[in-house]
Amino acid sequence: MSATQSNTAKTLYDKLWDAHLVSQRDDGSSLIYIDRHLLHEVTSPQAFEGLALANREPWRLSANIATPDHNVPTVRKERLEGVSGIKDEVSRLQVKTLDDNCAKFNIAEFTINDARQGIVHVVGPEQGLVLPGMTVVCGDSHTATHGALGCLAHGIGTSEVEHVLATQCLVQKKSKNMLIRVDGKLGEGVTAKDVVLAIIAKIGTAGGTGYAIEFAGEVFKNMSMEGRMTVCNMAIEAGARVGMVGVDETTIEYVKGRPYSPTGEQWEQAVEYWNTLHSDEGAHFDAIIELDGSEIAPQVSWGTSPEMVVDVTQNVPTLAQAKDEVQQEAWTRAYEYMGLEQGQPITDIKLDRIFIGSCTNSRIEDLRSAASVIKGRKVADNVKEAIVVAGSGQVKQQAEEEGLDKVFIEAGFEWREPGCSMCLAMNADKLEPKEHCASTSNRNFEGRQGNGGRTHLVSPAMAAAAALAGHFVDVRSF
Ligand SMILES: CC(C)[C@H](C(=O)O)[C@@H](O)C(=O)O
Ligand code: SF4
Repeated sequence: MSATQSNTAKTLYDKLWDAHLVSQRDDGSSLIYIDRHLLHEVTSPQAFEGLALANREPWRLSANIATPDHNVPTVRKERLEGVSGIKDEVSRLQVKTLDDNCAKFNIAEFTINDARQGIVHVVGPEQGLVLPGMTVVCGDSHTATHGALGCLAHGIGTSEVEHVLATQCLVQKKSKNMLIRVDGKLGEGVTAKDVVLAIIAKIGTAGGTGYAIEFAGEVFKNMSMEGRMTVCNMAIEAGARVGMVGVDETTIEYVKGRPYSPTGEQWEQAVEYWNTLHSDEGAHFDAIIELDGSEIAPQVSWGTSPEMVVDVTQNVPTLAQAKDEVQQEAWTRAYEYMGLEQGQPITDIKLDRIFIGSCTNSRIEDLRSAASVIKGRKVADNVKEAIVVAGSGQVKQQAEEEGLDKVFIEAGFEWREPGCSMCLAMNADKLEPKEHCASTSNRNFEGRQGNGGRTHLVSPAMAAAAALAGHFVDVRSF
Protein backbone atom coordinates (compact mmCIF):
# COMPACT_ATOMS: atom_id res chain seq x y z
CA MET A 1 0.00 0.00 0.00
CA SER A 2 1.51 3.34 -1.02
CA ALA A 3 1.49 6.35 1.27
CA THR A 4 -0.97 8.22 -0.97
CA GLN A 5 -3.37 5.29 -0.95
CA SER A 6 -3.44 4.97 2.80
CA ASN A 7 -3.86 8.74 3.15
CA THR A 8 -7.02 8.78 1.08
CA ALA A 9 -8.39 5.49 2.36
CA LYS A 10 -11.45 6.16 4.50
CA THR A 11 -13.35 4.15 7.03
CA LEU A 12 -17.08 3.70 6.60
CA TYR A 13 -17.60 6.14 9.46
CA ASP A 14 -15.37 8.75 7.76
CA LYS A 15 -17.33 8.39 4.53
CA LEU A 16 -20.72 8.76 6.19
CA TRP A 17 -19.47 11.69 8.25
CA ASP A 18 -17.93 13.52 5.29
CA ALA A 19 -21.05 13.00 3.17
CA HIS A 20 -23.15 14.80 5.81
CA LEU A 21 -20.77 17.48 6.97
CA VAL A 22 -22.33 20.93 6.67
CA SER A 23 -19.63 22.93 8.38
CA GLN A 24 -16.73 22.56 10.76
CA ARG A 25 -16.05 24.86 13.68
CA ASP A 26 -12.83 25.91 15.29
CA ASP A 27 -13.70 24.28 18.61
CA GLY A 28 -13.61 20.83 16.99
CA SER A 29 -17.36 20.47 16.67
CA SER A 30 -19.18 20.14 13.38
CA LEU A 31 -22.62 20.60 11.98
CA ILE A 32 -23.95 17.49 10.27
CA TYR A 33 -27.09 17.01 8.22
CA ILE A 34 -29.64 14.46 9.42
CA ASP A 35 -31.54 12.37 6.88
CA ARG A 36 -33.92 10.48 9.12
CA HIS A 37 -35.39 11.42 12.47
CA LEU A 38 -37.28 8.76 14.41
CA LEU A 39 -39.50 9.83 17.29
CA HIS A 40 -41.18 8.05 20.18
CA GLU A 41 -43.35 9.25 23.04
CA VAL A 42 -40.72 9.43 25.79
CA THR A 43 -38.17 11.93 24.52
CA SER A 44 -40.27 14.09 22.20
CA PRO A 45 -42.80 16.05 24.33
CA GLN A 46 -40.43 18.80 25.51
CA ALA A 47 -38.89 19.05 22.06
CA PHE A 48 -42.29 19.71 20.50
CA GLU A 49 -43.08 22.14 23.27
CA GLY A 50 -39.86 24.03 22.62
CA LEU A 51 -40.68 24.17 18.94
CA ALA A 52 -44.13 25.56 19.66
CA LEU A 53 -42.78 28.13 22.14
CA ALA A 54 -40.29 29.37 19.55
CA ASN A 55 -43.06 29.45 17.00
CA ARG A 56 -41.17 27.17 14.64
CA GLU A 57 -42.22 24.42 12.24
CA PRO A 58 -40.31 21.22 11.54
CA TRP A 59 -37.71 21.98 8.87
CA ARG A 60 -38.38 18.93 6.71
CA LEU A 61 -41.54 17.08 7.55
CA SER A 62 -40.82 14.01 5.47
CA ALA A 63 -37.60 13.28 7.42
CA ASN A 64 -39.61 12.50 10.55
CA ILE A 65 -41.52 9.40 11.53
CA ALA A 66 -43.02 8.65 14.92
CA THR A 67 -44.42 5.66 16.75
CA PRO A 68 -45.29 5.02 20.40
CA ASP A 69 -43.44 2.03 21.87
CA HIS A 70 -42.21 2.36 25.47
CA ASN A 71 -45.56 2.92 27.17
CA VAL A 72 -47.96 0.85 25.12
CA PRO A 73 -49.77 -2.06 26.81
CA THR A 74 -49.00 -5.45 25.30
CA VAL A 75 -52.08 -7.32 26.53
CA ARG A 76 -54.47 -7.57 23.61
CA LYS A 77 -57.64 -6.60 25.44
CA GLU A 78 -56.13 -3.38 26.76
CA ARG A 79 -54.46 -2.68 23.49
CA LEU A 80 -57.67 -2.84 21.51
CA GLU A 81 -58.98 0.06 23.55
CA GLY A 82 -56.27 2.28 22.04
CA VAL A 83 -54.73 5.15 23.95
CA SER A 84 -57.61 5.26 26.43
CA GLY A 85 -56.85 1.62 27.34
CA ILE A 86 -53.51 2.61 28.88
CA LYS A 87 -54.14 2.32 32.62
CA ASP A 88 -51.17 4.28 33.94
CA GLU A 89 -51.88 7.98 33.73
CA VAL A 90 -48.34 9.11 32.90
CA SER A 91 -48.00 6.48 30.18
CA ARG A 92 -51.36 7.40 28.69
CA LEU A 93 -50.46 11.07 28.66
CA GLN A 94 -47.13 10.43 26.93
CA VAL A 95 -48.72 8.43 24.14
CA LYS A 96 -51.57 10.91 23.76
CA THR A 97 -49.11 13.80 23.66
CA LEU A 98 -47.21 12.12 20.83
CA ASP A 99 -50.45 11.70 18.89
CA ASP A 100 -51.40 15.33 19.51
CA ASN A 101 -47.98 16.67 18.55
CA CYS A 102 -47.79 14.60 15.37
CA ALA A 103 -51.24 15.81 14.37
CA LYS A 104 -50.38 19.40 15.20
CA PHE A 105 -47.04 19.45 13.37
CA ASN A 106 -48.18 17.18 10.56
CA ILE A 107 -45.63 14.45 11.29
CA ALA A 108 -46.30 10.92 10.07
CA GLU A 109 -47.03 8.52 12.91
CA PHE A 110 -47.76 4.82 13.17
CA THR A 111 -50.24 5.13 16.02
CA ILE A 112 -50.88 2.60 18.76
CA ASN A 113 -53.04 0.22 16.74
CA ASP A 114 -51.62 0.86 13.27
CA ALA A 115 -50.42 -2.46 11.79
CA ARG A 116 -46.98 -0.87 11.32
CA GLN A 117 -46.57 0.32 14.94
CA GLY A 118 -43.74 -1.17 16.95
CA ILE A 119 -40.43 -0.47 18.61
CA VAL A 120 -38.98 2.44 16.68
CA HIS A 121 -35.72 0.55 15.97
CA VAL A 122 -37.60 -2.39 14.52
CA VAL A 123 -40.03 -0.27 12.51
CA GLY A 124 -37.48 2.02 10.79
CA PRO A 125 -35.51 -0.63 8.89
CA GLU A 126 -38.47 -2.90 8.24
CA GLN A 127 -40.39 -0.09 6.52
CA GLY A 128 -37.41 1.04 4.43
CA LEU A 129 -37.51 4.33 6.32
CA VAL A 130 -33.90 3.74 7.23
CA LEU A 131 -31.63 3.18 4.25
CA PRO A 132 -27.89 2.66 3.82
CA GLY A 133 -25.86 5.85 3.80
CA MET A 134 -28.31 7.85 5.90
CA THR A 135 -27.63 9.77 9.05
CA VAL A 136 -30.28 8.55 11.48
CA VAL A 137 -31.07 9.96 14.90
CA CYS A 138 -33.68 9.38 17.56
CA GLY A 139 -34.06 10.46 21.15
CA ASP A 140 -33.08 6.96 22.18
CA SER A 141 -29.72 5.40 22.92
CA HIS A 142 -30.40 2.24 20.92
CA THR A 143 -30.50 4.16 17.66
CA ALA A 144 -27.12 2.54 17.03
CA THR A 145 -29.19 -0.44 15.78
CA HIS A 146 -29.61 1.23 12.39
CA GLY A 147 -25.88 1.24 11.75
CA ALA A 148 -26.37 -2.38 10.69
CA LEU A 149 -27.60 -1.00 7.37
CA GLY A 150 -24.45 0.99 6.76
CA CYS A 151 -25.90 4.15 8.34
CA LEU A 152 -24.43 6.69 10.70
CA ALA A 153 -26.97 6.33 13.49
CA HIS A 154 -26.92 7.40 17.11
CA GLY A 155 -29.10 8.45 19.98
CA ILE A 156 -29.67 12.11 20.89
CA GLY A 157 -31.08 14.00 23.88
CA THR A 158 -34.40 15.81 24.02
CA SER A 159 -32.91 19.25 23.33
CA GLU A 160 -31.23 17.78 20.27
CA VAL A 161 -34.56 16.31 19.17
CA GLU A 162 -35.87 19.86 19.13
CA HIS A 163 -32.79 21.03 17.23
CA VAL A 164 -33.19 18.36 14.57
CA LEU A 165 -36.89 19.08 14.21
CA ALA A 166 -36.17 22.77 13.77
CA THR A 167 -33.06 22.67 11.57
CA GLN A 168 -32.52 19.09 10.31
CA CYS A 169 -28.95 19.51 11.54
CA LEU A 170 -27.00 18.58 14.63
CA VAL A 171 -23.82 19.82 16.29
CA GLN A 172 -21.54 16.85 16.83
CA LYS A 173 -17.95 16.00 17.62
CA LYS A 174 -16.45 13.32 15.46
CA SER A 175 -15.62 10.06 17.23
CA LYS A 176 -12.52 7.94 16.75
CA ASN A 177 -12.66 4.81 14.60
CA MET A 178 -12.69 1.35 16.18
CA LEU A 179 -12.72 -1.90 14.25
CA ILE A 180 -14.07 -5.02 15.91
CA ARG A 181 -13.20 -7.97 13.76
CA VAL A 182 -14.68 -11.40 14.43
CA ASP A 183 -13.47 -14.14 12.12
CA GLY A 184 -14.07 -17.87 12.20
CA LYS A 185 -17.38 -19.72 12.18
CA LEU A 186 -19.97 -19.50 14.92
CA GLY A 187 -20.94 -22.83 16.42
CA GLU A 188 -24.44 -24.26 16.19
CA GLY A 189 -26.73 -22.49 18.67
CA VAL A 190 -24.43 -19.45 18.94
CA THR A 191 -26.14 -16.29 17.71
CA ALA A 192 -25.56 -12.58 17.10
CA LYS A 193 -26.59 -11.86 20.70
CA ASP A 194 -23.86 -14.15 22.01
CA VAL A 195 -21.34 -12.43 19.74
CA VAL A 196 -22.14 -8.97 21.04
CA LEU A 197 -22.25 -10.11 24.67
CA ALA A 198 -18.88 -11.81 24.19
CA ILE A 199 -17.51 -8.56 22.74
CA ILE A 200 -18.76 -6.60 25.75
CA ALA A 201 -17.32 -9.23 28.09
CA LYS A 202 -13.97 -8.65 26.40
CA ILE A 203 -13.84 -4.85 26.07
CA GLY A 204 -16.16 -3.85 28.93
CA THR A 205 -18.99 -1.36 28.98
CA ALA A 206 -16.55 1.52 28.58
CA GLY A 207 -14.44 -0.20 25.92
CA GLY A 208 -16.01 1.69 23.05
CA THR A 209 -16.29 5.10 24.72
CA GLY A 210 -15.34 7.86 22.28
CA TYR A 211 -15.36 5.52 19.29
CA ALA A 212 -17.64 4.70 16.40
CA ILE A 213 -17.41 0.93 16.11
CA GLU A 214 -17.38 -0.91 12.81
CA PHE A 215 -18.06 -4.64 13.07
CA ALA A 216 -16.26 -6.60 10.37
CA GLY A 217 -14.88 -10.03 9.57
CA GLU A 218 -16.25 -13.39 8.50
CA VAL A 219 -18.85 -13.65 11.26
CA PHE A 220 -20.59 -10.39 10.32
CA LYS A 221 -20.21 -11.09 6.63
CA ASN A 222 -22.17 -14.32 7.12
CA MET A 223 -24.64 -12.74 9.52
CA SER A 224 -28.19 -11.81 8.49
CA MET A 225 -29.31 -8.17 8.66
CA GLU A 226 -31.35 -8.99 11.73
CA GLY A 227 -28.30 -10.40 13.47
CA ARG A 228 -26.30 -7.33 12.49
CA MET A 229 -29.02 -5.16 14.02
CA THR A 230 -28.79 -7.13 17.26
CA VAL A 231 -25.05 -6.50 17.39
CA CYS A 232 -25.19 -2.79 16.47
CA ASN A 233 -28.06 -2.34 18.94
CA MET A 234 -25.72 -3.14 21.80
CA ALA A 235 -22.82 -0.95 20.64
CA ILE A 236 -24.11 1.48 23.26
CA GLU A 237 -23.71 -1.16 25.96
CA ALA A 238 -20.08 -1.39 24.83
CA GLY A 239 -19.78 2.37 25.43
CA ALA A 240 -19.99 3.53 21.80
CA ARG A 241 -22.82 5.67 20.47
CA VAL A 242 -22.34 4.30 16.97
CA GLY A 243 -22.12 0.70 15.70
CA MET A 244 -21.94 -0.09 12.01
CA VAL A 245 -21.55 -2.83 9.43
CA GLY A 246 -20.46 -2.07 5.86
CA VAL A 247 -22.94 -2.49 3.01
CA ASP A 248 -22.88 -5.77 1.08
CA GLU A 249 -25.30 -7.98 -0.85
CA THR A 250 -27.10 -8.92 2.39
CA THR A 251 -27.82 -5.25 3.08
CA ILE A 252 -29.10 -4.53 -0.42
CA GLU A 253 -31.28 -7.65 -0.44
CA TYR A 254 -32.79 -6.64 2.89
CA VAL A 255 -33.65 -3.12 1.77
CA LYS A 256 -35.12 -4.16 -1.58
CA GLY A 257 -38.89 -3.88 -1.94
CA ARG A 258 -39.60 -2.36 1.48
CA PRO A 259 -42.53 0.12 1.57
CA TYR A 260 -40.37 3.27 1.67
CA SER A 261 -37.37 1.95 -0.28
CA PRO A 262 -36.60 3.63 -3.59
CA THR A 263 -37.65 1.93 -6.82
CA GLY A 264 -36.80 2.03 -10.54
CA GLU A 265 -34.03 4.35 -11.60
CA GLN A 266 -33.65 5.78 -8.09
CA TRP A 267 -33.06 2.29 -6.78
CA GLU A 268 -30.32 1.68 -9.34
CA GLN A 269 -28.61 4.95 -8.45
CA ALA A 270 -28.95 4.28 -4.76
CA VAL A 271 -27.44 0.80 -5.01
CA GLU A 272 -24.49 2.19 -6.93
CA TYR A 273 -23.79 4.61 -4.10
CA TRP A 274 -24.55 2.12 -1.32
CA ASN A 275 -21.99 -0.26 -2.77
CA THR A 276 -19.28 2.28 -1.88
CA LEU A 277 -20.29 2.23 1.80
CA HIS A 278 -17.59 0.11 3.36
CA SER A 279 -14.18 0.90 4.78
CA ASP A 280 -11.45 1.20 2.16
CA GLU A 281 -8.52 -1.13 2.30
CA GLY A 282 -5.81 0.46 4.37
CA ALA A 283 -8.20 2.83 6.16
CA HIS A 284 -6.90 3.87 9.56
CA PHE A 285 -8.58 2.65 12.74
CA ASP A 286 -7.57 4.12 16.07
CA ALA A 287 -8.24 0.81 17.79
CA ILE A 288 -8.64 -2.73 16.54
CA ILE A 289 -10.13 -5.57 18.59
CA GLU A 290 -10.17 -9.15 17.39
CA LEU A 291 -12.19 -12.17 18.49
CA ASP A 292 -12.35 -15.72 17.24
CA GLY A 293 -15.99 -16.52 16.44
CA SER A 294 -15.47 -20.26 16.78
CA GLU A 295 -14.61 -19.78 20.46
CA ILE A 296 -17.82 -17.95 21.36
CA ALA A 297 -20.28 -19.94 23.50
CA PRO A 298 -23.88 -19.03 24.39
CA GLN A 299 -23.67 -16.16 26.88
CA VAL A 300 -25.60 -15.40 30.08
CA SER A 301 -25.25 -12.21 32.10
CA TRP A 302 -25.11 -12.96 35.81
CA GLY A 303 -24.75 -9.42 37.21
CA THR A 304 -26.01 -5.89 36.92
CA SER A 305 -24.01 -4.68 33.95
CA PRO A 306 -23.82 -6.17 30.45
CA GLU A 307 -20.10 -6.83 30.98
CA MET A 308 -20.91 -9.18 33.87
CA VAL A 309 -21.44 -12.00 31.45
CA VAL A 310 -20.03 -15.51 31.11
CA ASP A 311 -20.43 -18.63 28.97
CA VAL A 312 -23.44 -20.73 30.00
CA THR A 313 -21.01 -23.54 30.82
CA GLN A 314 -19.22 -21.39 33.39
CA ASN A 315 -19.89 -20.28 36.95
CA VAL A 316 -20.67 -16.93 38.51
CA PRO A 317 -17.11 -15.56 38.81
CA THR A 318 -15.44 -15.50 42.22
CA LEU A 319 -13.88 -12.42 43.79
CA ALA A 320 -10.49 -14.03 43.29
CA GLN A 321 -11.05 -13.68 39.55
CA ALA A 322 -11.72 -9.93 39.71
CA LYS A 323 -9.05 -7.77 38.10
CA ASP A 324 -8.95 -5.14 40.85
CA GLU A 325 -10.65 -3.82 43.95
CA VAL A 326 -13.12 -1.71 42.01
CA GLN A 327 -14.33 -4.81 40.22
CA GLN A 328 -14.47 -6.74 43.48
CA GLU A 329 -16.75 -4.11 44.93
CA ALA A 330 -19.00 -4.08 41.88
CA TRP A 331 -19.20 -7.88 41.89
CA THR A 332 -19.95 -8.03 45.62
CA ARG A 333 -22.85 -5.68 45.15
CA ALA A 334 -24.04 -7.61 42.09
CA TYR A 335 -23.99 -10.99 43.94
CA GLU A 336 -26.14 -9.43 46.62
CA TYR A 337 -28.60 -7.74 44.26
CA MET A 338 -28.88 -10.79 42.03
CA GLY A 339 -29.15 -13.19 44.96
CA LEU A 340 -26.29 -15.31 43.63
CA GLU A 341 -23.27 -16.97 45.23
CA GLN A 342 -19.84 -16.60 43.72
CA GLY A 343 -18.76 -19.79 42.01
CA GLN A 344 -22.34 -20.96 41.49
CA PRO A 345 -22.90 -22.71 38.15
CA ILE A 346 -24.90 -20.58 35.72
CA THR A 347 -27.10 -23.58 34.96
CA ASP A 348 -28.24 -23.57 38.61
CA ILE A 349 -30.00 -20.22 38.22
CA LYS A 350 -33.75 -20.79 38.31
CA LEU A 351 -36.04 -18.50 36.32
CA ASP A 352 -39.33 -16.91 37.33
CA ARG A 353 -40.05 -15.10 34.10
CA ILE A 354 -39.01 -15.26 30.48
CA PHE A 355 -39.07 -12.26 28.18
CA ILE A 356 -38.52 -12.65 24.46
CA GLY A 357 -38.67 -9.21 22.89
CA SER A 358 -37.04 -5.72 22.80
CA CYS A 359 -35.25 -3.86 20.02
CA THR A 360 -32.33 -6.24 20.46
CA ASN A 361 -34.17 -9.48 19.74
CA SER A 362 -37.78 -9.16 18.60
CA ARG A 363 -37.46 -9.52 14.86
CA ILE A 364 -38.84 -12.44 12.90
CA GLU A 365 -35.58 -14.35 12.93
CA ASP A 366 -35.40 -14.07 16.73
CA LEU A 367 -38.90 -15.46 17.07
CA ARG A 368 -38.13 -18.27 14.63
CA SER A 369 -35.02 -19.13 16.57
CA ALA A 370 -36.88 -19.31 19.90
CA ALA A 371 -39.82 -21.20 18.37
CA SER A 372 -37.53 -23.85 16.89
CA VAL A 373 -36.25 -24.66 20.39
CA ILE A 374 -39.73 -24.63 21.90
CA LYS A 375 -41.69 -26.59 19.30
CA GLY A 376 -43.68 -29.36 20.93
CA ARG A 377 -42.35 -28.75 24.44
CA LYS A 378 -43.76 -27.03 27.53
CA VAL A 379 -42.67 -24.15 29.75
CA ALA A 380 -41.43 -25.47 33.12
CA ASP A 381 -43.78 -25.29 36.11
CA ASN A 382 -41.57 -23.00 38.17
CA VAL A 383 -41.71 -20.30 35.47
CA LYS A 384 -44.56 -17.95 36.45
CA GLU A 385 -44.79 -16.12 33.18
CA ALA A 386 -43.22 -16.41 29.76
CA ILE A 387 -44.02 -13.74 27.20
CA VAL A 388 -43.17 -13.19 23.56
CA VAL A 389 -43.48 -9.62 22.36
CA ALA A 390 -42.91 -9.10 18.64
CA GLY A 391 -41.02 -5.92 17.83
CA SER A 392 -43.69 -4.60 15.49
CA GLY A 393 -47.13 -5.28 14.09
CA GLN A 394 -45.42 -6.49 10.91
CA VAL A 395 -43.23 -8.97 12.77
CA LYS A 396 -46.26 -10.21 14.70
CA GLN A 397 -48.26 -10.69 11.53
CA GLN A 398 -45.43 -12.51 9.77
CA ALA A 399 -44.93 -14.78 12.78
CA GLU A 400 -48.64 -15.60 12.84
CA GLU A 401 -48.54 -16.43 9.13
CA GLU A 402 -45.75 -18.88 9.91
CA GLY A 403 -47.70 -20.38 12.82
CA LEU A 404 -45.08 -19.34 15.39
CA ASP A 405 -47.73 -17.86 17.70
CA LYS A 406 -49.25 -21.34 18.04
CA VAL A 407 -45.88 -22.89 18.87
CA PHE A 408 -45.41 -20.38 21.68
CA ILE A 409 -48.98 -20.51 22.99
CA GLU A 410 -49.08 -24.32 23.01
CA ALA A 411 -45.88 -24.35 25.04
CA GLY A 412 -47.40 -21.98 27.62
CA PHE A 413 -46.07 -18.62 26.43
CA GLU A 414 -48.23 -15.52 26.16
CA TRP A 415 -48.34 -13.97 22.71
CA ARG A 416 -48.41 -10.19 23.17
CA GLU A 417 -48.89 -7.00 21.18
CA PRO A 418 -45.76 -5.12 19.99
CA GLY A 419 -43.84 -2.63 22.14
CA CYS A 420 -40.84 -2.27 24.43
CA SER A 421 -42.69 -4.27 27.07
CA MET A 422 -40.60 -5.88 29.80
CA CYS A 423 -37.34 -4.47 28.45
CA LEU A 424 -37.84 -1.57 30.82
CA ALA A 425 -40.38 -0.97 33.51
CA MET A 426 -42.22 1.84 31.75
CA ASN A 427 -45.42 -0.08 31.06
CA ALA A 428 -47.43 -2.77 32.81
CA ASP A 429 -44.92 -5.59 32.05
CA LYS A 430 -42.58 -5.75 35.03
CA LEU A 431 -40.67 -8.10 37.27
CA GLU A 432 -41.52 -8.40 40.94
CA PRO A 433 -38.66 -7.85 43.40
CA LYS A 434 -36.14 -10.72 43.46
CA GLU A 435 -37.59 -12.45 40.41
CA HIS A 436 -35.05 -13.82 37.95
CA CYS A 437 -35.79 -13.21 34.29
CA ALA A 438 -34.15 -14.69 31.20
CA SER A 439 -34.46 -11.69 28.93
CA THR A 440 -33.48 -11.10 25.32
CA SER A 441 -33.13 -7.36 25.96
CA ASN A 442 -29.96 -5.30 26.30
CA ARG A 443 -29.79 -3.77 29.78
CA ASN A 444 -29.59 -5.46 33.17
CA PHE A 445 -28.90 -2.70 35.66
CA GLU A 446 -30.67 -2.64 39.02
CA GLY A 447 -34.41 -2.13 38.64
CA ARG A 448 -34.32 -2.06 34.85
CA GLN A 449 -37.18 -4.54 34.46
CA GLY A 450 -38.92 -3.54 37.67
CA ASN A 451 -37.92 -2.61 41.20
CA GLY A 452 -35.66 -5.34 42.63
CA GLY A 453 -35.98 -7.45 39.45
CA ARG A 454 -33.05 -9.63 38.38
CA THR A 455 -32.31 -9.59 34.68
CA HIS A 456 -30.18 -12.13 32.82
CA LEU A 457 -29.36 -11.14 29.24
CA VAL A 458 -29.44 -14.01 26.76
CA SER A 459 -30.23 -14.85 23.14
CA PRO A 460 -33.77 -15.86 22.09
CA ALA A 461 -32.69 -19.51 21.74
CA MET A 462 -31.18 -19.48 25.23
CA ALA A 463 -34.29 -17.79 26.70
CA ALA A 464 -36.46 -20.42 25.04
CA ALA A 465 -34.37 -23.28 26.42
CA ALA A 466 -34.40 -21.69 29.89
CA ALA A 467 -38.19 -21.41 29.75
CA LEU A 468 -38.51 -25.14 29.11
CA ALA A 469 -35.94 -26.22 31.67
CA GLY A 470 -36.91 -23.66 34.34
CA HIS A 471 -33.23 -22.79 34.74
CA PHE A 472 -30.41 -21.89 32.37
CA VAL A 473 -29.24 -24.67 30.08
CA ASP A 474 -26.79 -24.83 27.22
CA VAL A 475 -29.03 -24.65 24.17
CA ARG A 476 -26.35 -26.52 22.19
CA SER A 477 -27.01 -29.70 24.13
CA PHE A 478 -30.67 -29.17 24.85
C1 LIG B 1 -36.57 5.90 27.12
C2 LIG B 1 -35.33 6.02 26.30
C3 LIG B 1 -34.84 7.42 26.38
C4 LIG B 1 -34.27 4.98 26.67
C5 LIG B 1 -33.02 5.07 25.83
O1 LIG B 1 -32.56 6.12 25.41
O2 LIG B 1 -32.41 4.07 25.57
C6 LIG B 1 -34.85 3.59 26.57
O3 LIG B 1 -35.21 3.25 25.28
C7 LIG B 1 -33.91 2.59 27.14
O4 LIG B 1 -33.67 1.56 26.50
O5 LIG B 1 -33.42 2.80 28.24
S1 SF4 C 1 -36.97 -2.09 23.52
FE1 SF4 C 1 -35.86 -1.51 25.36
S2 SF4 C 1 -33.86 -0.83 24.69
FE2 SF4 C 1 -35.20 -0.85 22.92
S3 SF4 C 1 -35.98 1.22 22.78
FE3 SF4 C 1 -37.47 0.03 23.96
S4 SF4 C 1 -36.84 0.32 26.08
FE4 SF4 C 1 -35.12 1.00 24.83
